[in-house]
Amino acid sequence: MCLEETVMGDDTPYPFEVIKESADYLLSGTQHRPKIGVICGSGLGGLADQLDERDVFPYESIPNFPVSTVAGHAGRMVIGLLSGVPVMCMQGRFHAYEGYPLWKCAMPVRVMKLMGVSHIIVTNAAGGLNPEYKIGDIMIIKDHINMQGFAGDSPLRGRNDERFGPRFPAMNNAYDKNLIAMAKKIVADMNLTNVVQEGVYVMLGGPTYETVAELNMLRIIGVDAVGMSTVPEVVVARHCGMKVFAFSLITNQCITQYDTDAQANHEEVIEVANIRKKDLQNLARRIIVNMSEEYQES
Ligand SMILES: O=P(O)(O)O[C@@H]1C[C@H](O)[C@@H](CO)O1
Ligand code: HPA
Repeated sequence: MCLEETVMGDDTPYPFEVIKESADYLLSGTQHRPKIGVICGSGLGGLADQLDERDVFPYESIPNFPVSTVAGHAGRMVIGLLSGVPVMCMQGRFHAYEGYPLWKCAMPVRVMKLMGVSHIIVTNAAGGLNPEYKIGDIMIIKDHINMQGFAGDSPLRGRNDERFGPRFPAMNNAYDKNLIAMAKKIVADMNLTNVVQEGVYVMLGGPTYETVAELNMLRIIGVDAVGMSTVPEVVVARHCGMKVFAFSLITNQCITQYDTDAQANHEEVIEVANIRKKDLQNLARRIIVNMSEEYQES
């Protein structure tokens, strides 16, 4: 194996210099200097279309970037202004089931970091496992269960580069308490309290949806919503010191009984995301404006 394959192979996260090349490319292509990054989940990329004065970078044009392969993930980085606040939005993300190692799924977070991003909003579509959740609810993520971590995989696996963060990052308080409190005030102000929940997210590898037995097990260990993303991005964001706010759109009810012919499916996920997108975009916009006030004060 040649040196390049050793350095750039799927076993090893990209070195600092490779991430910097992607960051420098984006910085040279835009006047904006965002401190807030957004990762848009399945069907939730419409927020990026709302940015003013936007610069759009298809993933295949960005050096060292993976490409999106899933319906509902456009596959472009959009940088611009939202209510006057500079933001960079990933309109589409990378999932482990597409064949990417966890570090590659989360690699854009490091690119954001080297571009100056200090706050990140991570969104996803998820199945509601908490029996009180309804389709269309928004779950503010207060914690996660890192299933891949249990099995010895992590986006931080491999040699640690201290320029990104420490070897052993803490993961309690991964989801910033002040940002959650701020979001709850906005939710109340928008009269959305009855559709907003706060709970625990689990990432599974997918692409299969879960069996009844798996879902019943996950409920017992404290899971409220089930998805196939987000955790690697949050782990990498916390490793490099970003403040994280995350939410799930509950697009389907997890099926925890055997006596039904209903089945989870991606079409329903996209459809529900489509129906709820206006509220989600308004919520994200207001959170972003408040976040920008926070980083200006700090
Ligand atoms: O990118 P997210 O986590 O929003 O996408 C969810 C998980 C799977 O990719 C897909 C399943 O329908 O939606
Ligand atoms: N399970 C896993 N991932 C999902 C689901 C689900 O029910 N809904 C949307 N993404």
